[in-house]
Amino acid sequence: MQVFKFGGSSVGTPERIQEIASWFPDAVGKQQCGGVVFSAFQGVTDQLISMAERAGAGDDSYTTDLGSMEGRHIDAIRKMLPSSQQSQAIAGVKFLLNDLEDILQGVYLVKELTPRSMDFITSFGEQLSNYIIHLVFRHHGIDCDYLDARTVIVTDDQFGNAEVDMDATLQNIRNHYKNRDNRLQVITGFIAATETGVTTTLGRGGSDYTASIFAAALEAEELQIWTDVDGVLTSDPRVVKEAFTMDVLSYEEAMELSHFGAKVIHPPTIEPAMSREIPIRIKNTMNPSFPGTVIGKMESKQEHIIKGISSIDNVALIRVQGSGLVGMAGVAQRIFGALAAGRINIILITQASSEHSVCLAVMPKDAAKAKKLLEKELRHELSIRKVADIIVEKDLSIIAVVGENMRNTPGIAGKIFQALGRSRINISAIAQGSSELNISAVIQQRDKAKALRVIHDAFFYGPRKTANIYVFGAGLIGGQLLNDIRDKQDWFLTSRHLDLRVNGIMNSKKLLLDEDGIELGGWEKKLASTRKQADPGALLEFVKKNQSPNTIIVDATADEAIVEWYDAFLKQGVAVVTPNKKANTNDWEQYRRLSDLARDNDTQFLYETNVGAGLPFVEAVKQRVASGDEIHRIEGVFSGTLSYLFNKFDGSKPFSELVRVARENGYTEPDPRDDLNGMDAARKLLILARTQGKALSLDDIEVENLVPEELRGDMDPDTFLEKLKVYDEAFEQRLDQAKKEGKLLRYLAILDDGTPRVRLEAVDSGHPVSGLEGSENMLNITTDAYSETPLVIKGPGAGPVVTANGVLNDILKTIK
Ligand SMILES: NC(=O)C1=CN([C@@H]2O[C@H](COP(=O)(O)OP(=O)(O)OC[C@H]3O[C@@H](n4cnc5c(N)ncnc54)[C@H](O)[C@@H]3O)[C@@H](O)[C@H]2O)C=CC1
Ligand SMILES: N[C@@H](CC=O)C(=O)O
Ligand code: NA
Repeated sequence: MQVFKFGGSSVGTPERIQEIASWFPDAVGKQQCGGVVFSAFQGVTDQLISMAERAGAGDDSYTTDLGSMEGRHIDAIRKMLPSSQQSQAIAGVKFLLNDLEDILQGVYLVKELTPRSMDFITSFGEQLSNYIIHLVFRHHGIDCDYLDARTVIVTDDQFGNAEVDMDATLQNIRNHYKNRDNRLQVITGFIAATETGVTTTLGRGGSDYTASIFAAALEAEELQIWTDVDGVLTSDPRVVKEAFTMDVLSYEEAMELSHFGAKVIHPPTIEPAMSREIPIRIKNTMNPSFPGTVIGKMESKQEHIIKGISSIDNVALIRVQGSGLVGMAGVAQRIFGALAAGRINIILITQASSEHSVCLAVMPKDAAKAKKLLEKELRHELSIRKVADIIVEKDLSIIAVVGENMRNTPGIAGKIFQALGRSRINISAIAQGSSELNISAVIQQRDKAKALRVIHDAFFYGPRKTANIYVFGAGLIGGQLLNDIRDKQDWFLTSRHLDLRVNGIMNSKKLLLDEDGIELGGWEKKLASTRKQADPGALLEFVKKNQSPNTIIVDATADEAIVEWYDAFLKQGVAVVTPNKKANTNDWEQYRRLSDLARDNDTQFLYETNVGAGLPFVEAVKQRVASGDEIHRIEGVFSGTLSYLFNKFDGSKPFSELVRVARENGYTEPDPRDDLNGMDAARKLLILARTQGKALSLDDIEVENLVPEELRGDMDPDTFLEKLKVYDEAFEQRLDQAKKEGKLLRYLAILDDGTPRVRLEAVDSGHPVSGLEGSENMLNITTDAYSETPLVIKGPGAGPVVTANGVLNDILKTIK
């Protein structure tokens, strides 16, 4: 035998009710259903309460609602029953509504709403809904009776929250079923009556209680509570996207989760079923085939150690502290006594074993009162400073991790606090019930969503990885990288289970280090205000002391001096990721050594952004080599700056002006002459040649230098740009010449059988590089496999966004 209960949301519209009637027999299946309890139609109970209150206040607007209530129920009948059955059903509804009208009018006339009248008035919601639904069920061929629960559930006369006389009630229900051959009863939830037949109601969660009482009386095999969610979720799905339905929970776990905000069940209402060990299944009316969550007696072996993470918001913490508390017997009793006398509910209590402070969590509305009460109670101790302070902290949340298996599993608390600590969430207080069913932590409310996510993640998804990153050079690329990490840290943590931390930032002046990871919001200010001077050696020592399996240094400078430190880091097993081309363009031995050191120390040296910024140029060459595909020719545009300059240079703007814009856009090297002199493109061609295994050096490359001879000496970039204006005309002449030939100017890099070369060429409009736009780079590789047409990669090849993204990709590749 089973008992079902459908809440108001399940019977919100006639369409829903008809759906339930159509699949109800399937949901019951082979078992028998003894009773199905319905709440009032959605919103009706609230409307009845409001009507009652208005009538009691002498406001006759309740009559309008009476009309609309009649309309809604009659409309439901018209939609769900055939015309032949409608008039009888409507008559039944009108009969009930007449009674309702009478009582409301009585209340209106005497202008007094007693709790007793309120119960009577609200009882009509369930009477109406169940009367109609039982007719609909019959119309769908389901054999059933309408059962007004007031004829069987006996209570005292505490109106609004009556207490059930369980023995009498269970006996009444059993007698009732005996007389009806255990036929299905459609039962009014929420309502009951006193011994003398006066209507009462069962308070919050009343319909669940009705269903639980029936399940107990019938010794049901299962009680099914149908609602609008798939069951009990592991956390609030609006906050934790990965939250999922827990298939089994113990009664205690369900109650604990309910207490902490997951409104699963209202604890007192499940008592009748729980004390008889009747499993309670939570099911979704909108998704009837989903198995839902079963709440029952705990099986010894469970898949999950914890069952859910819930929270209570808007909590205040009251801290009573002072040396006088130590060893002072009876002080706890006085604290709790004072708060109890003030009817203040305490949500959580902790006391450190030093006995130096007692901590209490209360709702914020109670905080001021609680503080006053405690100040009064402890005024003597306060006056002689035995109690130093009573402090109230607000805007807190309590996170509760619930699961019976925690009791037998060591390390759970550690895991929770590690998850919070790694996310830099500060804990104000901790409590664990002695049942070890629940571990609670009080945190800042603003950290709540993050806390729920990281704890959920720690328990329901395997162990996460941590990357510890150190960035040299916080300029355009380094700065963008730091901002990207800052913005994506949360996403990586929750979606990729990767804790990306930056533990060090060094620019040319300062060094900022933090073994727990720098909070990246406002990193610029922190770097500027740190007292440590820039010092790669100090950074290396720090890394050695704090090294983790995934430690990575990023060199986002263009400095030779940093390159000298790569060896030491690689020998330490630290990965090196760099957009800086210097290391790869010194002598061949150095290039080889870096790759060898990485290999020998089980780490990586990655430099994808050296060529084509984030575009996978280096990767493409590595792949050709790895697969034994011989490369015959590499041709392309490898300078974002030069690409931009010649794509835009059509005579409408002076050449020097375009150089200024390229620099503003972040395409150029720190000194734009490193682009214009062709050295940047030459370095890139060299790096691709070396990646291919060719032991070339920069001297082997023929380079066309576009920097006028007179401007090649020592000068800062601004001066250079100013002086370059003088040469605008010369550049225009070159452009005009190309135009005359119907050609376009492009700065090409070529590696073939001839001399490797980078130079400005006038190409036909059909040339592959002719269609480049903006800062786009292009790589064409002709190989054995790609012989007829080359392998082509093209896209933006300079600028902070794509470069920092490429650096981040390299960082991710190093993570083990
Ligand atoms: N801008 C771009 O589109 C691309 C740049 N790159 C490379 O990225 C690197 C950085 O370029 P940007 O960020 O554009 O230059 P940038 O000039 O904006 O930044 C470099 C930063 O490094 C700092 N620095 C210099 N020497 C240092 C030292 N010894 N220790 C610590 N910091 C030091 C400077 O103070 C500056 O803030 C360069 O090697 C460049 O070739 C690579 C691909 C694309
Ligand atoms: N200055 C370089 C930036 C990328 O390496 C370029 O212009 O391509
Ligand atoms: Na690249």
